[in-house]
Amino acid sequence: MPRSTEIRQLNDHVGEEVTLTGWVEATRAHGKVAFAVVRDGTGIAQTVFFKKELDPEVWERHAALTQESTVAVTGEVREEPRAPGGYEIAVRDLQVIHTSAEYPIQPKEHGVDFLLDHRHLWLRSSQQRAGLKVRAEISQATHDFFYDRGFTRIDTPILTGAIGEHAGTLFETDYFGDTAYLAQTGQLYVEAACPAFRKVYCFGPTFRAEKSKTRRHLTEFWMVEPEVAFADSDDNMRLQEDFVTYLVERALERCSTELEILERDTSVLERIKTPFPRISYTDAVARLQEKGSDIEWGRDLGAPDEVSLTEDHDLPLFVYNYPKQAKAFYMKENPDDPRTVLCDDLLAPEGYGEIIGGSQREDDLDRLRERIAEEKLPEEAYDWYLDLRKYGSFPHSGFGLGIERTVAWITGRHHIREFIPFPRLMNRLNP
Ligand SMILES: NC(=O)C[C@H]([NH3+])C(=O)NS(=O)(=O)OC[C@H]1O[C@@H](n2cnc3c(N)ncnc32)[C@H](O)[C@@H]1O
Ligand SMILES: [Mg+2]
Repeated sequence: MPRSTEIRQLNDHVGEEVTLTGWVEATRAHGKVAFAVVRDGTGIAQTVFFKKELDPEVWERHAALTQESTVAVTGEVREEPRAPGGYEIAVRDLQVIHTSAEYPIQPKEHGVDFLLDHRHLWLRSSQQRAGLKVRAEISQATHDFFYDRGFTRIDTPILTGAIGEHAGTLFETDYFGDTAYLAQTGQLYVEAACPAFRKVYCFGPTFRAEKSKTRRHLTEFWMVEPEVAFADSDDNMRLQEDFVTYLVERALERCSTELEILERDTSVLERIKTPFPRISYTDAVARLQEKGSDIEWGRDLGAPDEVSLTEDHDLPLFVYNYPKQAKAFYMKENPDDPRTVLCDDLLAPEGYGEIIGGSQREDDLDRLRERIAEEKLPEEAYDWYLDLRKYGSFPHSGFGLGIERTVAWITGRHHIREFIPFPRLMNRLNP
């Protein structure tokens, strides 16, 4: 293969002859001048062909180019303010590596099911590339945030025998004649890591067999789950707002090009500063009722409730201390109101709703055992988890941030399926 220069580095090679290798996005010709837009995975570049300067066969090769053909284009880098990135290549040679078959995704409107059926190709389009670059940056920022603050990364199991969240949304699989579940959360395992490392986090795929077709639900999504020993619910909310603010700042700092391609109004993001407003669940219900909702105390908040609560806010909103019956077994009872638990959801503004669920954990052995029994969970599957309350129990809290929901909010896009490379939905398992 010829040594090629990456498009992202063209500004270092003005006046030099370089070779680009990549895919043809579009071609056009006007008389004796022709163009090809080439994508190499690090950017796009305009290449220009001057008929009078080229071997006739090079000119002919250009004329035969099809969308997504792979090429090696050699020529001089010239500054051209009208070209993408401000540079173009004045072509001397064009080698065709592969002539693409007729490409199904044409520069026109396609339905979302067609695009999802062709997700393995749709990835190549500029807005999908931009969205996944933001996801990649947010993922890297996540590791940087926790590493810089002394957290230890713990890789928690995907195959498990313990029900982490809701018994009704498990994916089961046969495990040598036994039953295993795809992890709904890494939480129980990062709790076990706290006495070893004090503050830890896991970051990986989690699975929910939720029969939800909303724009906020995937059956496989990536979640970041920090856990901190000797931190209470208030500490937990402070860590959440520091983390979310860090992610937003990182996107603004390093993804400006991508946010522009996604047509994001970044002024909204520039206003995201701590502290975030907080409202108790009880006060939230009262506010919703004032707004005309028929919600009754005790019911979990649905998406419309979350939208209604956040429509008056530019900042993410904490709703804290939900009713015990609306939340998971592991959450610590609120000593000031035993009907509620010490937890929070963080609701993103602009109608995006819940991006984080977090709580302080029940650290009393007998109380946790009672909650497992009340939820009719198989106690034997939690023997090891109960051990954490037998051998040096400790107050601790943590949370789960959904990456796809967070990136959808940061980019201002509608559906979270665009922010995972190959989305898994209720009715989609391929490609
Ligand atoms: N370590 C913890 O305390 C986390 C805790 N065990 C947990 O899983 N909480 S959560 O169910 O609210 O999910 C947390 C977040 O995970 C995201 N989430 C949760 N479910 C989904 C689905 N189905 N699709 C996409 N994203 C989802 C969403 O942002 C939620 O706020
Ligand atoms: Mg939740």
